[in-house]
Amino acid sequence: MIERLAVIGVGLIGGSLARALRAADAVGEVIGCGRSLENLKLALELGVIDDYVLEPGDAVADADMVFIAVPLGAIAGVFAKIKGRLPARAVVTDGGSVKGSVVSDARRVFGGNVPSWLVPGHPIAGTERSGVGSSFPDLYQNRRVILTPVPETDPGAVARVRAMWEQVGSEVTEMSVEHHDEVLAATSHLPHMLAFGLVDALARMRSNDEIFRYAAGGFRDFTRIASSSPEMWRDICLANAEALSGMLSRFGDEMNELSNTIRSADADALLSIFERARAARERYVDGLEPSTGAD
Ligand SMILES: NC(=O)C1=CN([C@@H]2O[C@H](COP(=O)(O)OP(=O)(O)OC[C@H]3O[C@@H](n4cnc5c(N)ncnc54)[C@H](O)[C@@H]3O)[C@@H](O)[C@H]2O)C=CC1
Ligand SMILES: O=C(O)C(=O)Cc1ccc(O)cc1
Repeated sequence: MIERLAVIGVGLIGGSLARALRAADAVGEVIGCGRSLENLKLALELGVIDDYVLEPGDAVADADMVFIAVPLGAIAGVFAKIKGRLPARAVVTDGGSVKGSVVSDARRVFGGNVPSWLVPGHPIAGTERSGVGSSFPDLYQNRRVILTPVPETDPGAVARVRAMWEQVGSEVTEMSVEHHDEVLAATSHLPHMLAFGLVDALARMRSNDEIFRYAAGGFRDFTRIASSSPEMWRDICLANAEALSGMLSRFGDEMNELSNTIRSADADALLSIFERARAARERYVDGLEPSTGAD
């Protein structure tokens, strides 16, 4: 049982965790903190939080669990503001989509070592929507959460964060920071780049949106994630630049190869690419338990 949870960034991810812990009766009091007063008032009205403060240092002052769910570019600033304000019993975790940047921000702000009470984490669950109004209590049910403890991390802190996610129905796995960022570059960050890139390229090919009038369901399915928050995705790209640019260049090679295969009318080669891809997707869909939700 968490007595007092501080959520820094009460949006889709932070708001959904607060709602889920409340629904599971696993939290006493929830204090919200953010940069938008309007959003915090909405969170209070919706019953997602019990109270709010505007300063992260004040939010964590009496908390036993702190969840940071702000865009990655804002994490270092939050660390700086909570520095020296945490009670001894508090554990801090985050929901950022890239873990290397969170760990290096922590090393920078806290003077070399990652504090033992910080457990870097990432729920592999979300939607293309933002803000507390889009949060919902079931978001983490049957979804994976990855924790990436570093050598300095206190195993007791990891256990408390693991227990929190399990209480909201998630399956928790642990991996290294580097492995997390490589894997997520491939399975999440690259697909988002393809969706943003496709919609942007098509939009720029025509001065009006005439081209979208003739798009079928596949286009809508494929591009849903291009409605995601531009600010959040800017920060993810900057934070995972190396792994993501590597993935994009490998994908570019694949597209060039496909283009050559089409140009040379190699029917057998096309069939074998599509058969291989369809079989891989079927294996993925069959194994979706727990999943990221999107099928
Ligand atoms: N949206 C998604 O599907 C997923 C997002 N994430 C990660 O979770 C984090 C939060 O994302 P969302 O909840 O989707 O975003 P969101 O936009 O819904 O919520 C972010 C909240 O942080 C607040 N905020 C921004 N800068 C701040 C600052 N400097 N200090 C305090 N509060 C600040 C905003 O006012 C907003 O309420 C990001 O790091 C993202 O990478 C992780 C998994 C899925
Ligand atoms: O909307 C979707 O399908 C997503 O993939 C959401 C998402 C976005 C960012 C993450 O780090 C994890 C999940």
